[in-house]
Amino acid sequence: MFAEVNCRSHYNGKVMDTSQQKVDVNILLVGAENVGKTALTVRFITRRFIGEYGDIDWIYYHSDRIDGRDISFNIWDSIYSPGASGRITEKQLQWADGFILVYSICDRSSFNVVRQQLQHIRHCKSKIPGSVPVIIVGNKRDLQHRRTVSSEEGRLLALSLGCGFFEISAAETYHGALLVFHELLDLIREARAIKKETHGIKGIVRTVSAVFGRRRTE
Ligand SMILES: Nc1nc2c(ncn2[C@@H]2O[C@H](COP(=O)(O)OP(=O)(O)OP(=O)(O)O)[C@@H](O)[C@H]2O)c(=O)[nH]1
Repeated sequence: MFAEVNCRSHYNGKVMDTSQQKVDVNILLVGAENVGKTALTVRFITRRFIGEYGDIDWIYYHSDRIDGRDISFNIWDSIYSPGASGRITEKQLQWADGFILVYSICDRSSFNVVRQQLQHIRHCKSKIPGSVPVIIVGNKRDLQHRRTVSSEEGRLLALSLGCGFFEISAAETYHGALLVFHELLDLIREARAIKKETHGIKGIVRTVSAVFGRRRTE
């Protein structure tokens, strides 16, 4: 699933730095109905806002070259089903490297859904060491006159749980969508680096204790 290998290998007789290999990221978009999950995804991939989107569960694939590296985005645009935890499934939790939680700034109940889904993700992922890459998005910023969730509330929620936060309008600009996905990519890469470091340290500890353990019994 993840093609990043930080070592050197031989290719055509030359040493190739494999840290330049393709990076694959699985991103799950969740949130209540009609908040603009598909609009955000389509905006990021095509730079366009179409207006009306079907409500289907779909994984979009998008490749890009960012900072000299090929990045493959696999974006799961999920359908919301009401219930405790917003019904994020075990399969989705296992699949995702990072999460985008979307609410509409003019729909308070959608903000509450994000709060619930965030708690569910944190609870399920707490068994896995390292932080969980999450971005909270307040969408429909163009509809200021209908706002029911303040920017501060969104920012505070994100801050209290260590997530990224953006208020955007998928309808009006491409830039906001770009920032959301690129920030999440950075968080995912940071989380992977931390995980790799932790595994490295654990490996050293295991080796040292194996050597000393053996000596003690000799
Ligand atoms: N004004 C405004 N409307 C938006 C924005 N983003 C999406 N919409 C509209 O909101 C409606 C729902 O957008 P979708 O992208 O289908 O929302 P969704 O969250 O994927 O909805 P479900 O598929 O039902 O889960 C559509 O009519 C969009 O045109 C935005 O930034 N501003």
